[in-house]
Amino acid sequence: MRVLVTGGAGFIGSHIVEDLLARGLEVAVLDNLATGKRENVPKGVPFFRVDLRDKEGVERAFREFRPTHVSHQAAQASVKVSVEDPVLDFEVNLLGGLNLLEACRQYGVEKLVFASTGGAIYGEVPEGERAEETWPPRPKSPYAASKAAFEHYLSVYGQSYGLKWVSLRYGNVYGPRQDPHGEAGVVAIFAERVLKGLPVTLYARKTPGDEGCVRDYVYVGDVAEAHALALFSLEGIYNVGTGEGHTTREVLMAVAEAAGKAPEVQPAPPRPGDLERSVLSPLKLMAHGWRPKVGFQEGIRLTVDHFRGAV
Ligand SMILES: O=c1ccn([C@@H]2O[C@H](COP(=O)(O)OP(=O)(O)O[C@H]3O[C@H](CO)[C@H](O)[C@H](O)[C@H]3O)[C@@H](O)[C@H]2O)c(=O)[nH]1
Repeated sequence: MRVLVTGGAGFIGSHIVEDLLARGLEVAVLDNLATGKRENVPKGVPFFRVDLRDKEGVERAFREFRPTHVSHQAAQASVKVSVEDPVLDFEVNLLGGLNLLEACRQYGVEKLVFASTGGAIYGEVPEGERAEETWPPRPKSPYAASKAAFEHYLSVYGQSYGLKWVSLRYGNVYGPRQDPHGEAGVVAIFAERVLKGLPVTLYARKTPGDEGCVRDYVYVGDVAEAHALALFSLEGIYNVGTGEGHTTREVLMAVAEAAGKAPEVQPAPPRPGDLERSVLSPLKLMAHGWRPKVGFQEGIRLTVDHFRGAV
């Protein structure tokens, strides 16, 4: 198996690269380094500094590496940026994604695993419920729309050209190497700021001072394991979450405990565009043997330890 990982220099992609190397697979990385970092790519791994919008560059990577499998983690990954610039989001996530699918077709790639969004694709998840894969997509942002549309393209490429595919709908992925600047990631933001003794902003769910929104926080190492399972033996759409919801205040308390520091909190009104509650049902993936191994407190401790080394 020869796996080309797009976005392999980024947060989730670099954990996937490590996981695949540990399994003895041949891996190459395609990344434009817009948010990824060259030092995230292990030495000896072929690296193509290519933007997905560059069709020629994508083709060159396929011609040189000849992947049998593709892990597609590269994206315009910010909901906020997609709302401000829907065309940019479309160009990277859909036109760029199609360049990749065309290269898969041209070079006879067997299977593609896609990083989709469980956090954004279902819209609001009512209290007491967990979003299931059978729920219809209800995109509320250009980002969610582009991810949902790409899933349709995958289905078409499967039917028309025989490409096998898996779409993993990630919850809120967190862990070491998440960038606290630029892209979102409240765990990384809080970890860095609390360790530095800086105040943190807690956006309200409804009114300033409340506990904040609810998310399904899933540890990046568990995501890499779900990804490997998908690559080897799944087909179709799977949520990757824990099934547990945590409020932003719970995140802050866990970060503060791991850091051993009392945070200074600045309560703020709801952040425009934020869903109040998003929790995923992981049962479909669990039926194939996957389990989230790293619990919330432990995962936050591992993340804070990483940032302690970095700040
Ligand atoms: O300084 C901050 C930053 C965030 N939050 C809150 O923390 C929660 C989580 O926010 P994130 O920005 O970490 O995550 P989102 O759920 O907004 O977005 C995540 O999920 C999205 C949908 O899947 C996208 O994938 C996105 O890239 C990913 O970070 C939200 O209620 C947000 O308002 C704060 O209170 N303070």
